[in-house]
Amino acid sequence: MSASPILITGGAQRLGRHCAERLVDDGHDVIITYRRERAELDVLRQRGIVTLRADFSSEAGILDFIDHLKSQIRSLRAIVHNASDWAPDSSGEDAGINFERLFRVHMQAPYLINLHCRELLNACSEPQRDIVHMTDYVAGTGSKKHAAYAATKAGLENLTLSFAAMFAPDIQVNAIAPALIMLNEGDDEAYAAKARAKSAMAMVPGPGVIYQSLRYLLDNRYVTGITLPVDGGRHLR
Ligand SMILES: NC(=O)C1=CN([C@@H]2O[C@H](COP(=O)(O)OP(=O)(O)OC[C@H]3O[C@@H](n4cnc5c(N)ncnc54)[C@H](OP(=O)(O)O)[C@@H]3O)[C@@H](O)[C@H]2O)C=CC1
Ligand SMILES: Nc1nc2c(c(=O)[nH]1)N=C([C@H](O)[C@@H](O)CO)CN2
Repeated sequence: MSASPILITGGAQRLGRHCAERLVDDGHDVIITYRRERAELDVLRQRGIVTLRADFSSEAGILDFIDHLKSQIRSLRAIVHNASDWAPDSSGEDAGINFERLFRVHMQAPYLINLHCRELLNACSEPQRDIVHMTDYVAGTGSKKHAAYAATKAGLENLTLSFAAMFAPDIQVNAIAPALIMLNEGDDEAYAAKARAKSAMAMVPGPGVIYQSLRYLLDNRYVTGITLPVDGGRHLR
Protein backbone atom coordinates (compact mmCIF):
# COMPACT_ATOMS: atom_id res chain seq x y z
CA MET A 1 0.00 0.00 0.00
CA SER A 2 1.43 3.40 -1.01
CA ALA A 3 -0.95 6.01 0.44
CA SER A 4 -2.24 5.72 3.98
CA PRO A 5 -5.30 3.47 3.98
CA ILE A 6 -8.78 4.15 5.31
CA LEU A 7 -10.06 1.63 7.89
CA ILE A 8 -13.78 0.75 7.96
CA THR A 9 -14.83 -1.58 10.76
CA GLY A 10 -17.60 -4.01 9.89
CA GLY A 11 -17.12 -3.29 6.20
CA ALA A 12 -18.04 -6.68 4.74
CA GLN A 13 -21.66 -5.78 3.98
CA ARG A 14 -24.30 -3.13 3.48
CA LEU A 15 -23.31 0.48 4.30
CA GLY A 16 -19.69 -0.31 5.21
CA ARG A 17 -19.12 -2.37 2.08
CA HIS A 18 -20.72 0.31 -0.10
CA CYS A 19 -18.43 2.97 1.36
CA ALA A 20 -15.37 0.70 1.06
CA GLU A 21 -16.00 0.13 -2.65
CA ARG A 22 -16.75 3.80 -3.31
CA LEU A 23 -13.52 4.79 -1.54
CA VAL A 24 -11.60 2.40 -3.80
CA ASP A 25 -13.39 3.94 -6.81
CA ASP A 26 -12.13 7.32 -5.56
CA GLY A 27 -8.54 6.05 -5.38
CA HIS A 28 -8.14 5.27 -1.69
CA ASP A 29 -6.50 2.19 -0.18
CA VAL A 30 -9.02 0.51 2.14
CA ILE A 31 -8.94 -1.93 5.03
CA ILE A 32 -12.15 -3.48 6.38
CA THR A 33 -12.82 -5.70 9.36
CA TYR A 34 -15.12 -8.71 9.39
CA ARG A 35 -16.09 -11.44 11.85
CA ARG A 36 -17.08 -14.34 9.63
CA GLU A 37 -15.55 -15.48 6.35
CA ARG A 38 -17.87 -15.42 3.34
CA ALA A 39 -17.80 -15.25 -0.45
CA GLU A 40 -18.44 -11.49 -0.59
CA LEU A 41 -15.06 -10.92 1.05
CA ASP A 42 -13.29 -12.41 -1.98
CA VAL A 43 -15.00 -9.83 -4.20
CA LEU A 44 -13.60 -7.08 -1.98
CA ARG A 45 -10.15 -8.69 -1.91
CA GLN A 46 -10.15 -8.84 -5.71
CA ARG A 47 -10.60 -5.06 -5.61
CA GLY A 48 -7.49 -4.75 -3.46
CA ILE A 49 -9.35 -4.20 -0.20
CA VAL A 50 -7.45 -5.62 2.77
CA THR A 51 -9.72 -7.69 5.03
CA LEU A 52 -8.79 -8.18 8.68
CA ARG A 53 -10.75 -10.41 11.01
CA ALA A 54 -11.93 -8.66 14.19
CA ASP A 55 -14.45 -9.45 16.91
CA PHE A 56 -15.20 -6.55 19.21
CA SER A 57 -17.34 -8.57 21.65
CA SER A 58 -14.56 -8.53 24.26
CA GLU A 59 -11.80 -6.13 25.32
CA ALA A 60 -9.26 -8.84 24.47
CA GLY A 61 -10.73 -9.13 20.98
CA ILE A 62 -10.52 -5.37 20.49
CA LEU A 63 -6.90 -5.23 21.69
CA ASP A 64 -5.97 -8.26 19.56
CA PHE A 65 -7.32 -6.45 16.49
CA ILE A 66 -5.35 -3.31 17.36
CA ASP A 67 -2.14 -5.32 17.70
CA HIS A 68 -2.81 -7.08 14.39
CA LEU A 69 -3.59 -3.80 12.63
CA LYS A 70 -0.37 -2.23 13.92
CA SER A 71 1.60 -5.22 12.65
CA GLN A 72 0.20 -4.65 9.15
CA ILE A 73 0.39 -0.87 8.60
CA ARG A 74 2.39 2.19 9.65
CA SER A 75 -0.21 4.94 9.06
CA LEU A 76 -3.91 5.60 8.49
CA ARG A 77 -5.72 8.36 6.56
CA ALA A 78 -9.02 7.74 8.39
CA ILE A 79 -10.95 5.38 10.64
CA VAL A 80 -14.68 4.79 10.13
CA HIS A 81 -16.29 3.09 13.14
CA ASN A 82 -19.10 1.37 11.29
CA ALA A 83 -19.29 -2.04 13.07
CA SER A 84 -22.59 -2.33 14.86
CA ASP A 85 -25.18 -4.74 16.20
CA TRP A 86 -28.80 -3.61 15.88
CA ALA A 87 -29.97 -5.97 18.57
CA PRO A 88 -33.35 -5.47 20.21
CA ASP A 89 -33.48 -5.37 24.01
CA SER A 90 -33.41 -8.74 25.70
CA SER A 91 -35.76 -9.58 28.56
CA GLY A 92 -34.75 -11.46 31.69
CA GLU A 93 -31.29 -12.88 32.26
CA ASP A 94 -29.89 -11.97 28.83
CA ALA A 95 -30.51 -8.24 29.32
CA GLY A 96 -27.12 -7.57 30.90
CA ILE A 97 -25.16 -9.65 28.39
CA ASN A 98 -26.96 -7.90 25.53
CA PHE A 99 -26.17 -4.47 26.93
CA GLU A 100 -22.51 -5.37 27.46
CA ARG A 101 -22.19 -6.71 23.89
CA LEU A 102 -23.56 -3.47 22.47
CA PHE A 103 -21.39 -1.36 24.77
CA ARG A 104 -18.28 -3.15 23.54
CA VAL A 105 -18.94 -2.84 19.80
CA HIS A 106 -20.47 0.67 19.86
CA MET A 107 -18.36 2.33 22.56
CA GLN A 108 -15.38 0.36 23.86
CA ALA A 109 -14.06 -0.63 20.43
CA PRO A 110 -14.15 2.92 19.02
CA TYR A 111 -12.71 4.27 22.30
CA LEU A 112 -9.74 1.87 22.42
CA ILE A 113 -9.08 1.95 18.67
CA ASN A 114 -9.04 5.77 18.70
CA LEU A 115 -6.64 5.89 21.66
CA HIS A 116 -4.28 3.21 20.33
CA CYS A 117 -4.40 4.21 16.66
CA ARG A 118 -3.96 7.97 17.12
CA GLU A 119 -0.26 7.47 16.30
CA LEU A 120 -1.17 5.78 12.99
CA LEU A 121 -3.33 8.76 11.98
CA ASN A 122 -0.60 11.20 13.03
CA ALA A 123 1.89 9.25 10.88
CA CYS A 124 -0.25 9.99 7.79
CA SER A 125 1.62 12.35 5.46
CA GLU A 126 -1.61 13.87 4.10
CA PRO A 127 -2.79 17.15 5.68
CA GLN A 128 -6.19 15.77 6.73
CA ARG A 129 -6.82 12.80 9.01
CA ASP A 130 -10.34 11.77 10.08
CA ILE A 131 -12.23 9.62 12.51
CA VAL A 132 -15.92 9.06 11.72
CA HIS A 133 -18.33 7.43 14.17
CA MET A 134 -21.47 5.86 12.70
CA THR A 135 -24.19 6.62 15.25
CA ASP A 136 -27.98 6.74 14.78
CA TYR A 137 -30.90 9.15 14.88
CA VAL A 138 -32.25 7.27 17.92
CA ALA A 139 -29.19 8.31 19.95
CA GLY A 140 -31.10 11.55 20.47
CA THR A 141 -34.55 10.09 21.03
CA GLY A 142 -34.11 6.71 22.67
CA SER A 143 -35.95 3.62 21.52
CA LYS A 144 -38.64 1.56 23.25
CA LYS A 145 -37.43 -1.68 21.68
CA HIS A 146 -33.70 -0.93 21.21
CA ALA A 147 -32.87 0.96 24.44
CA ALA A 148 -29.39 -0.59 24.87
CA TYR A 149 -28.60 0.01 21.19
CA ALA A 150 -29.75 3.64 21.38
CA ALA A 151 -27.90 4.30 24.65
CA THR A 152 -24.61 2.89 23.37
CA LYS A 153 -24.96 4.86 20.14
CA ALA A 154 -25.56 7.95 22.29
CA GLY A 155 -22.35 7.11 24.13
CA LEU A 156 -20.53 6.92 20.80
CA GLU A 157 -22.01 10.27 19.85
CA ASN A 158 -20.64 11.75 23.10
CA LEU A 159 -17.21 10.21 22.41
CA THR A 160 -17.23 12.24 19.17
CA LEU A 161 -17.13 15.45 21.23
CA SER A 162 -14.37 14.26 23.56
CA PHE A 163 -12.09 12.89 20.83
CA ALA A 164 -12.66 15.93 18.62
CA ALA A 165 -11.41 18.15 21.46
CA MET A 166 -8.56 15.78 22.40
CA PHE A 167 -7.25 15.23 18.86
CA ALA A 168 -7.62 18.72 17.34
CA PRO A 169 -6.08 20.14 15.25
CA ASP A 170 -4.23 17.09 13.91
CA ILE A 171 -7.23 14.76 13.56
CA GLN A 172 -10.85 15.66 12.81
CA VAL A 173 -13.48 13.58 14.64
CA ASN A 174 -17.15 13.58 13.52
CA ALA A 175 -20.23 11.36 13.50
CA ILE A 176 -22.89 10.47 10.97
CA ALA A 177 -26.35 9.81 12.47
CA PRO A 178 -28.53 7.97 9.97
CA ALA A 179 -32.14 6.99 10.28
CA LEU A 180 -33.46 4.26 7.99
CA ILE A 181 -30.98 3.86 5.13
CA MET A 182 -31.36 0.22 4.08
CA LEU A 183 -33.96 -2.39 4.92
CA ASN A 184 -32.94 -5.77 6.24
CA GLU A 185 -33.65 -9.19 4.75
CA GLY A 186 -37.09 -10.22 5.83
CA ASP A 187 -38.49 -6.70 6.11
CA ASP A 188 -41.85 -6.93 4.33
CA GLU A 189 -43.67 -4.16 2.49
CA ALA A 190 -45.80 -3.36 5.50
CA TYR A 191 -42.65 -2.76 7.55
CA ALA A 192 -41.10 -0.76 4.73
CA ALA A 193 -44.19 1.45 4.38
CA LYS A 194 -44.29 2.05 8.13
CA ALA A 195 -40.57 2.85 8.16
CA ARG A 196 -40.84 5.24 5.20
CA ALA A 197 -43.69 7.09 6.91
CA LYS A 198 -41.42 7.94 9.86
CA SER A 199 -39.48 10.57 7.89
CA ALA A 200 -40.56 13.69 6.02
CA MET A 201 -38.79 12.45 2.89
CA ALA A 202 -40.74 9.16 3.08
CA MET A 203 -38.06 7.08 1.40
CA VAL A 204 -35.46 4.33 1.95
CA PRO A 205 -32.51 6.05 0.28
CA GLY A 206 -29.90 3.30 0.15
CA PRO A 207 -26.19 3.57 1.11
CA GLY A 208 -25.26 6.25 -1.42
CA VAL A 209 -26.43 9.02 0.93
CA ILE A 210 -24.03 7.70 3.57
CA TYR A 211 -21.09 7.78 1.18
CA GLN A 212 -21.99 11.36 0.21
CA SER A 213 -21.89 12.26 3.93
CA LEU A 214 -18.60 10.44 4.52
CA ARG A 215 -17.11 12.14 1.45
CA TYR A 216 -18.15 15.55 2.83
CA LEU A 217 -16.37 14.88 6.12
CA LEU A 218 -13.23 13.45 4.47
CA ASP A 219 -12.97 16.48 2.15
CA ASN A 220 -13.68 19.30 4.62
CA ARG A 221 -10.71 20.66 6.59
CA TYR A 222 -12.83 22.82 8.89
CA VAL A 223 -15.39 20.41 10.35
CA THR A 224 -14.85 18.60 13.65
CA GLY A 225 -16.93 17.59 16.65
CA ILE A 226 -20.20 17.44 14.74
CA THR A 227 -22.87 14.81 14.23
CA LEU A 228 -24.21 14.93 10.67
CA PRO A 229 -27.88 13.85 10.56
CA VAL A 230 -28.79 11.76 7.50
CA ASP A 231 -32.37 10.98 8.48
CA GLY A 232 -34.84 12.25 5.86
CA GLY A 233 -36.26 14.76 8.32
CA ARG A 234 -37.28 12.25 11.01
CA HIS A 235 -37.44 15.14 13.51
CA LEU A 236 -40.15 16.82 11.44
CA ARG A 237 -42.71 14.04 11.81
N1 LIG B 1 -28.84 0.31 7.93
C1 LIG B 1 -29.50 1.37 8.40
O1 LIG B 1 -30.60 1.71 7.91
C2 LIG B 1 -28.92 2.18 9.52
C3 LIG B 1 -27.59 2.00 9.92
N2 LIG B 1 -27.07 2.77 10.94
C4 LIG B 1 -25.67 2.56 11.34
O2 LIG B 1 -24.85 2.56 10.18
C5 LIG B 1 -23.81 1.57 10.31
C6 LIG B 1 -23.90 0.58 9.16
O3 LIG B 1 -25.20 -0.02 9.18
P1 LIG B 1 -25.40 -1.47 8.47
O4 LIG B 1 -24.60 -1.52 7.24
O5 LIG B 1 -26.86 -1.74 8.42
O6 LIG B 1 -24.70 -2.40 9.56
P2 LIG B 1 -24.79 -4.00 9.74
O7 LIG B 1 -25.94 -4.31 10.67
O8 LIG B 1 -24.74 -4.62 8.41
O9 LIG B 1 -23.45 -4.26 10.59
C7 LIG B 1 -22.21 -3.93 10.03
C8 LIG B 1 -21.20 -4.93 10.46
O10 LIG B 1 -20.92 -4.83 11.85
C9 LIG B 1 -20.19 -6.00 12.18
N3 LIG B 1 -20.26 -6.29 13.61
C10 LIG B 1 -21.36 -6.42 14.38
N4 LIG B 1 -21.02 -6.75 15.65
C11 LIG B 1 -19.66 -6.84 15.67
C12 LIG B 1 -18.70 -7.15 16.68
N5 LIG B 1 -19.08 -7.45 17.93
N6 LIG B 1 -17.39 -7.15 16.33
C13 LIG B 1 -17.00 -6.85 15.07
N7 LIG B 1 -17.86 -6.54 14.07
C14 LIG B 1 -19.17 -6.55 14.38
C15 LIG B 1 -20.77 -7.13 11.34
O11 LIG B 1 -19.69 -7.89 10.81
P3 LIG B 1 -19.87 -9.43 10.26
O12 LIG B 1 -21.02 -9.34 9.28
O13 LIG B 1 -18.58 -9.73 9.60
O14 LIG B 1 -20.18 -10.25 11.47
C16 LIG B 1 -21.57 -6.39 10.25
O15 LIG B 1 -21.24 -6.78 8.94
C17 LIG B 1 -24.00 0.94 11.68
O16 LIG B 1 -23.17 1.56 12.64
C18 LIG B 1 -25.46 1.21 11.99
O17 LIG B 1 -25.74 1.23 13.39
C19 LIG B 1 -27.83 3.69 11.62
C20 LIG B 1 -29.14 3.89 11.27
C21 LIG B 1 -29.75 3.19 10.16
N1 LIG C 1 -26.07 -2.14 12.82
C1 LIG C 1 -27.24 -1.75 12.35
N2 LIG C 1 -27.85 -0.67 12.88
C2 LIG C 1 -29.07 -0.31 12.40
C3 LIG C 1 -29.70 -1.03 11.39
C4 LIG C 1 -29.02 -2.15 10.85
O1 LIG C 1 -29.53 -2.83 9.92
N3 LIG C 1 -27.82 -2.47 11.36
N4 LIG C 1 -30.94 -0.66 10.91
C5 LIG C 1 -31.60 0.34 11.46
C6 LIG C 1 -32.99 0.57 10.94
O2 LIG C 1 -32.95 0.86 9.58
C7 LIG C 1 -33.74 1.65 11.62
O3 LIG C 1 -33.14 2.88 11.29
C8 LIG C 1 -35.19 1.62 11.13
O4 LIG C 1 -35.92 2.63 11.78
C9 LIG C 1 -31.04 1.15 12.57
N5 LIG C 1 -29.72 0.75 12.92
